[in-house]
Amino acid sequence: MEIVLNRLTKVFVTKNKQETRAVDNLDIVIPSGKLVGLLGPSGCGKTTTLFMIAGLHKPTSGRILFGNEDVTKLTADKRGIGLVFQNYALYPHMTVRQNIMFPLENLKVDYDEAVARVHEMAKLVGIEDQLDKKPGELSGGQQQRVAIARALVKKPRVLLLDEPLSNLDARLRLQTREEIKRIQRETGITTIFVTHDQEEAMSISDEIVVMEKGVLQQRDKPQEVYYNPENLFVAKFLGSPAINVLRGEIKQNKLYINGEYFADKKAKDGQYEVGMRPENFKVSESGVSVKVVDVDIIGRDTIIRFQLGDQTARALVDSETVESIKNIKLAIKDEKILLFDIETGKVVKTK
Ligand SMILES: Nc1ncnc2c1ncn2[C@@H]1O[C@H](COP(=O)(O)OP(=O)(O)OP(=O)(O)O)[C@@H](O)[C@H]1O
Repeated sequence: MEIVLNRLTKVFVTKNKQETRAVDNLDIVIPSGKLVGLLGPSGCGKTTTLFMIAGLHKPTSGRILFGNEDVTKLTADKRGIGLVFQNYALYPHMTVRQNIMFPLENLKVDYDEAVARVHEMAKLVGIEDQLDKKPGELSGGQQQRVAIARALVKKPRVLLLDEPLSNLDARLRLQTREEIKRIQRETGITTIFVTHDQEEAMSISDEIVVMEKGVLQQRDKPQEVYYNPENLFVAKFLGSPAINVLRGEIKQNKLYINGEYFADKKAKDGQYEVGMRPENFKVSESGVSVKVVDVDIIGRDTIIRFQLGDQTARALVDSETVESIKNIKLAIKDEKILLFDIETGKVVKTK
């Protein structure tokens, strides 16, 4: 089921009348059956957006549509959503079976049907052999699977996940995110996944929505957001190591950094913020000699930190291509160089 957010806005007013515009005029379409990552730094309004979709926060203005139905004024229990939090929120005194079954008791689902559904869900999330344990006897990853099973057992129209992996250690995080992806694919349920972790969002999402200060920055497929960011914020937020952003000048289709020629770039003459991803540099005889600050070999890859006038940048290159760190020449292709407007930070289309 498609979800439409139409000019959705939430302004919090504190007791001393201070206003926080947590979500500002958000216009987004979440396509039916897709997993969409809601991504942005802490405080950008992700959770507030999710809670408005869930019916836990009342929007200040704007509308929320589930398919053709306007749910803006519906209470949470009438929306048909499954919600999973970062802290799992399982009942510690109940068994896994009882935890998963709990939402069905409220719905007065027939007992045999409820037992069958609990088994179906436990199987789906891969914990069918853990049903008689208490949550405290499970690993964090298993507990999060129970929380997902409990959210899905009601057959919701939408699955909402709020930082579901942030309490897990690195290995479990990786494993559980693959599980979530599989479960989402198998059920085909429209899913919104909140995270501040760009790598997590990139790996799990069909589409990413990037937010900053309550405002939508970009919504697109992960690789589009990565390779074709619409502004400097998005460019800097995605990618590790981060994109290099240097002040540069284009003169007659050549890029100069600190007055020195660096690469060819077809664009209008002028000053720009120049974005170059570390992995887009190549060590090449046809490149420009750079002043190396330091070199860090991490197995197959090498990070070269180099100086361009008073600015430093990083290149991530194949270790085998670095013969001598004394004389490194780096090249970057025209289409890999991104130009941003100095005033607005918006990308300048050069094609
Ligand atoms: N109940 C509230 N009352 C007042 N201000 C709030 C309330 N909830 C959130 N805010 C403010 O709204 C803004 C957005 O908060 P929100 O929790 O949506 O951000 P977030 O992107 O989910 O952040 P995080 O990743 O840290 O959870 C923040 O400035 C926050 O301080």
